[in-house]
Amino acid sequence: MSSKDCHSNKPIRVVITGAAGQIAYSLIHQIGNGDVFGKEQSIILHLLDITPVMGVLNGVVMEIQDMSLPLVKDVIPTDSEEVAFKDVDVALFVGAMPRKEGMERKDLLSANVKIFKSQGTALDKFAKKNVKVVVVGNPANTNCYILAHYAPSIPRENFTCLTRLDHNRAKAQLASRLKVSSSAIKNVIIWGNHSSTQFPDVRSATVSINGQETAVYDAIRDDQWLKNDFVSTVQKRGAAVIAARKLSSAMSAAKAICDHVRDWWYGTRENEWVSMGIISDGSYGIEKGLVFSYPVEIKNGQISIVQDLQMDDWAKGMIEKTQKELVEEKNDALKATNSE
Ligand SMILES: NC(=O)c1ccc[n+]([C@@H]2O[C@H](COP(=O)([O-])OP(=O)(O)OC[C@H]3O[C@@H](n4cnc5c(N)ncnc54)[C@H](O)[C@@H]3O)[C@@H](O)[C@H]2O)c1
Ligand SMILES: O=C(O)C[C@H](O)C(=O)O
Repeated sequence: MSSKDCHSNKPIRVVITGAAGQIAYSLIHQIGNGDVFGKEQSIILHLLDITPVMGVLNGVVMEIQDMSLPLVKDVIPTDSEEVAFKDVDVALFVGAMPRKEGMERKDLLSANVKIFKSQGTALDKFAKKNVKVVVVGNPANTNCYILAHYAPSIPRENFTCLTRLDHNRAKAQLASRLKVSSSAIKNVIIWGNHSSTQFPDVRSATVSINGQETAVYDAIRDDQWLKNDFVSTVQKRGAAVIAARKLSSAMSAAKAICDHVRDWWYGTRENEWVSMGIISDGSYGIEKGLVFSYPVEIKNGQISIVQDLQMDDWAKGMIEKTQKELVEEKNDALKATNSE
């Protein structure tokens, strides 16, 4: 979509899958309110869920009406993939089974991969060819891989998965340690899988204190904390929320989806990058084609990987570990889809 189309007042079609679920319940208001595509951009919402929850979805539609949001021109609730994906500009793949306490996200693979095979095929057939795709349902990277695999006519650079929640979690941990606002922290990186092998990397991160920009490493001066407690807190934050809530994170996930899509729509700030799972072009020695979280900058809707960042052996080992897990997940997922 050209930047002119982006900001015209012709409604854009946004599909949310899993629309009767808990993330969607936090997400829909922010999208309909103009917090993502701007206060001038009208929207037609396509809401997909499965047949047994159409009654619940109907209740969500009533609430959307009752919010009386001027930007929402129409709402299309459906259990049909054709109706859901028809001519959409943006596709937010939230619908999938969430994990329960004690599970790893990859334990969801066999159940969720089937959904993404079917929806990838439908996306390929019915969506606009320039549709922007964000996969949220877990295991997010591998589901995105399967979705893209079954939607070959859509450009590879239009597929992304959500690691912005991990990025936001990393910023929040650093901000809390340094007693600053999280907006003072920039250029943290989440490398790899949205899983407990992800590598939250602060080597290039900076903090602005009294107008002065300092490396986070120099401001914190605690290598042990940065390499151990900080990394494992971010890696395990999703599990900690599940243990506390008995449900997976939803409010923070919805906020992260909005951050991800807004930055894609409007571009990232000068000299600032964000983390996104994208289809690897081989950068940093990662297997080409894997959906891997990288530091990215975005201009005019084009996502580019931040290049030439230096890494020590510890960082290289962390990246290798998360890549290995993604290769295994990808092979298991392909096996699961082929054996159907
Ligand atoms: N990537 C991330 O950072 C991140 C963060 C939080 C949650 N998640 C994942 O997002 C997903 C959704 O989480 P939630 O809390 O909203 O779960 P939820 O169970 O509340 O909602 C999921 C919804 O998806 C629907 N669904 C199931 N199969 C579907 C299909 N084939 N088509 C359309 N809809 C379908 C369900 O009926 C349900 O309404 C989970 O997989 C969760 O693990 C990812
Ligand atoms: O951890 C989960 O399973 C849910 C989500 O991916 C999260 O990171 O909170």
